[in-house]
Amino acid sequence: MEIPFIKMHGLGNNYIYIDLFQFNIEENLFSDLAQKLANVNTGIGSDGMILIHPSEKADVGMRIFNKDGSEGKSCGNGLRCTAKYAYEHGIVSNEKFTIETRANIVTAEVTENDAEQVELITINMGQPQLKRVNIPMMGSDDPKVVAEPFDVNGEKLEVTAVSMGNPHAVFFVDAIDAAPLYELGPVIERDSRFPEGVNVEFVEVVSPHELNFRVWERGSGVTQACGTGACAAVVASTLNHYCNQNETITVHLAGGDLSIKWDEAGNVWMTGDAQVIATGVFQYAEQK
Ligand SMILES: N[C@@H](CCC[C@H](N)C(=O)O)C(=O)O
Repeated sequence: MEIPFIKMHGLGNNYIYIDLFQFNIEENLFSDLAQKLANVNTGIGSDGMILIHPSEKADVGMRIFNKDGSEGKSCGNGLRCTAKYAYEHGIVSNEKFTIETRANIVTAEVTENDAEQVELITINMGQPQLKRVNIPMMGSDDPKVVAEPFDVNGEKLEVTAVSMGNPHAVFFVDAIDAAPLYELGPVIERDSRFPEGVNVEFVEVVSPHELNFRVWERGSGVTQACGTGACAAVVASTLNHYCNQNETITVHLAGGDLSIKWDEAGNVWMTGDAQVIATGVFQYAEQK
């Protein structure tokens, strides 16, 4: 099967996008296709696959599949790329529109440069879920998980857990370059206290308005950036009194910066860019 694709990235977090307004693929192939596209040796190479599809509930729909073929319910960098694509390809005509994910419906707003290309995208990601049961995370009676002792591999850490539609475990460190990303990321991702797995973030607080951030993503490993993770980091930093609600925080990710605000109404706003890398046709050998 020949599948038209576009590869895009948000701060280096790169996915192969397929426009299901133009091309139909059977649902039972999604997981296999994502793994084959993402393979850097025999496919194109990416952090996963994103499907842009018609939606009955919003102006456009988005589904995200990680490198290992598992489905995530949301993707912040993917939402900005989807918004850019939807606007530049005439799927939507207003600068403000809605996108359905498996977790919720978010609002996107694009701003254009002089060449009429989308330069920045702001997404209202909605409200974080803080109850243990909604993350989901097993454990004590305390419904919220804020600086909770978390022993792993003989290390005594403290975790703050946040769902931005997908689960995040945030750990504060003194120096981001010394964060045990490769050592503990894969272990915590599959820790049995997180029954659906978890995205693992290490955060260094630089100031009340600046965070350094690194991520080990569920299903994809280390990536250059994670939009939902950056939102979770700001929420976790606020819950731990390192930052203040309703203020804009700059999050420095490996691939660049995002501006994040958790507003008084409880919504998390994310602003950043999105870039096209390549377009082409993938020769897909279906799994028999
Ligand atoms: N890179 C993403 C998140 C992708 C999904 C995640 N790995 C999961 O399984 O929840 C982002 O930018 O938010």
